[in-house]
Amino acid sequence: TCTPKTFDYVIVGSGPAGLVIANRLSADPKVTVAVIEAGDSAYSNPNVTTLPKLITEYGAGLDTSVDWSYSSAPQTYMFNRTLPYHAGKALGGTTTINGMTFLRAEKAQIDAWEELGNQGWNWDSLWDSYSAQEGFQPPNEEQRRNGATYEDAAHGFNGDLSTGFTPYLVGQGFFNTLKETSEALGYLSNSDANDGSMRGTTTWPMTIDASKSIREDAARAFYYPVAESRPNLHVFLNTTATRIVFEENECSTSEVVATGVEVISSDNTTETIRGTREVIISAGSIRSPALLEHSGIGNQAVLEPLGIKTVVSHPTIGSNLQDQPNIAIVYTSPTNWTGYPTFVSLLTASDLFGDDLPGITEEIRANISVYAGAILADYAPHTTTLEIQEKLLKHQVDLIFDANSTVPLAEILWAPAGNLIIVPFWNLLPLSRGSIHVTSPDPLLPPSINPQLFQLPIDSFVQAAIAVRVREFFATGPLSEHVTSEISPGIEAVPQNASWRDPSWATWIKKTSGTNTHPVSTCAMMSKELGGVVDKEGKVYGTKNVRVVDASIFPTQISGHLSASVYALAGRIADSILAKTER
Ligand SMILES: Cc1cc2nc3c(=O)[nH]c(=O)nc-3n(C[C@H](O)[C@H](O)[C@H](O)COP(=O)(O)OP(=O)(O)OC[C@H]3O[C@@H](n4cnc5c(N)ncnc54)[C@H](O)[C@@H]3O)c2cc1C
Repeated sequence: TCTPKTFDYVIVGSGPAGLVIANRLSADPKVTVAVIEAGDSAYSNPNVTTLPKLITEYGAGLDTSVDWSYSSAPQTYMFNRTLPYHAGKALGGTTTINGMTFLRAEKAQIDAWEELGNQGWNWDSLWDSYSAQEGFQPPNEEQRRNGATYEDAAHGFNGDLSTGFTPYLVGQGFFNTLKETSEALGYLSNSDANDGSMRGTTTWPMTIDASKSIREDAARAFYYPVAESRPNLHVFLNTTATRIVFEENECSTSEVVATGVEVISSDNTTETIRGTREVIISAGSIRSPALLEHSGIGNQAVLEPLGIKTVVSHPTIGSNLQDQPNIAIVYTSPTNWTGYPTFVSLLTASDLFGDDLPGITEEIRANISVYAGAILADYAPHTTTLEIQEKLLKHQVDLIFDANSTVPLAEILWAPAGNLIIVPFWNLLPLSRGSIHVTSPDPLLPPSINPQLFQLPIDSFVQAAIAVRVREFFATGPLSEHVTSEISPGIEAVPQNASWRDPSWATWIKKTSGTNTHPVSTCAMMSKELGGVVDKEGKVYGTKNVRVVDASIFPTQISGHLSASVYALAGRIADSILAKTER
C-alpha cells in the first residue's frame, strides 16, 4: 500500500505531549494526523516494560537504543564537568525510560503561569485535564500496610493513563519509620501529594498498569489502544524531522505559514510530510528549540554564524533552560532492605532554612539584579533585557521564599536498598538559567545542552541546606536506629556539623552532582513582552500555524515530576485546537 504524505496535522515527536495531541485530534475520523518519531516502537522491549523490583534495577532503558544518551556542555560552575543527559527516543518518548513517578505540581505554581501572560492557565482549569486523563488504580491491602495512601479527590479514575503503586513497594516498616522521623522533626505527613498540595512526607504512585505489572508509557496509554481502529492516524517511526517547511512568500511581512516538515527516514531518504492545517512540534525541551532553530526561527546571533537564514526572529528560543541538580547521601544499614522504594519528603524553603529563612530571603532579594546580570552574561547576545530577567526571577523568588509559601523547594527520595539507605535529593527550583542551541547547520547533530547548574551560588546553598536536613533525619529516631555510618559524602569530605554555608558542601555538590534531566522552558509559553516563544495555546509567535506543545513550553519549572503535567498541558491545548476547529 502507498503511505499518504499529506495530513491535516503533522506532529513531530511521540512523547506524552505528541501522543496526547495525536490521540485527541485523530478521534475525529475525518481528521488526518501524522506523528513523526525518530525512535522505534518499544512495545515489547523489556528494558521499557519491566517494572524494577529494586532501586538498583531502575533505569534499564538508559543508554540503550531508546535513549538519545546526550552529554551536557562542560559545566562552568561544576569544575567544567560534562554530565550525561538522558532523553527518550522511542514511540512514547521519555516516558519509555523515565522513573515513572507520578506527581503533578503545587497549585500555586500552576496558578502563577497565568501571571506570566497565560490567561486561563491555573490549577483549577488544568485539573480538568489532569483528572480526565488519569485511570488511578487504588493500592491493595499490602501496599497500604507498606505506606501507600491516597485521597479520592486527588485522582481521576476513568482516564486512559493508568497510575498506581508499585507491586514491589518496600515493606519492613520502612515508611512508618520514615514518617515518624519526619514528624519528630516537625515536617508534615501528606496522605496524597497529587491534589496540588505537595508538601510533606509521602509515598508516590507511578505511571504503571498495576493490573499487568507493566510500565504505562505514553504509547501504551494514548497510542496502542487506538492504533488499529484509526486509519486516519499515521506514525512514521525511525524518521527524524530536520526542518519545518514554510510557504514561499517573499513579500509577506506577516505571520509565516508552515506547509509541512522535512524528514529523513531510516533508509536515508529525504522527503516532506505535508500538513495542511498545522505543524505541531512536540520533540521535547531539547529538540523542540533545536528544530525551530534549524527552521530559521530563533535568535539571529545563534543562527547567522551557522549560515541559517532567520525566518522569524525569536531571541529567547533555547534560552531560559531550567533543570535541577541531583546528588545522593548514602548511609549503611544493618537491615537488608528489599523491594522498590517510592518514598519522598517534599520540603519548602521554610522547612529547609528554618530560622535562617528571613536572612537568606533578604540576601536573595538584594541580589536579584546581580543574578539577572550573571544569567544574561551566559546567554547568547541580545536574548533578553536585564529588566525582564529580573522580573522573571522576582516572580520565582516570590513564589518560593514568601514566609508562608507552600511550594516545595526540595525533593528528598528515601531509597533503602540492601544494606544501604540511598537518598538522592535535589533543589527543585534553581534560579540558574541555561540554554540549548544548535551549533551546526546539520540538523541530525544534537544541540549543545547547557543547564548552567550552580551558575548562581544560591542554588548550591539550597542543595546544601537539603543535605543538612537529610543528615538530621538520619540522626533522629526511629530512622537513626536503622543506620550505622555515612558513606557519601562522609564526614571526611563534609564535617558532621557543617552548616549549609560551609564551602565543603558546595565543593562536594559541584564535584558530584549530575542533572535530574527535568529540562523545561526552552520555548516558554509567556507573553511576548516577557520574551515568550509561544502564546497560551502553544502557537509560536510570528507563525500562523506552528505550535510547540511539550515540556519546553512550561513557563516555569515545577515541584512535581514532569510527565503528569506534560500530559495535562497537552490535553488542555488539544481542547483549544478542537474548540477552534468546531467553531
Ligand atoms: C532519566 C529520566 C527520568 C525521568 N523520570 C521521571 C519520572 O519519574 N516521572 C516523571 O513524571 N517524569 C520523569 N522524567 C521527565 C519526563 O519523562 C519528561 O519530562 C517528559 O517525557 C517530557 O515529555 P515531552 O513530550 O516534552 O518530550 P519527550 O518525552 O522527550 O518526547 C519527545 C519525543 O520526540 C522525539 N524527537 C525529538 N526530536 C525529533 C525529531 N527531530 N524528529 C522526530 N522525533 C523527534 C524523541 O525521540 C522523543 O520520542 C524523567 C526524564 C528522564 C530523562
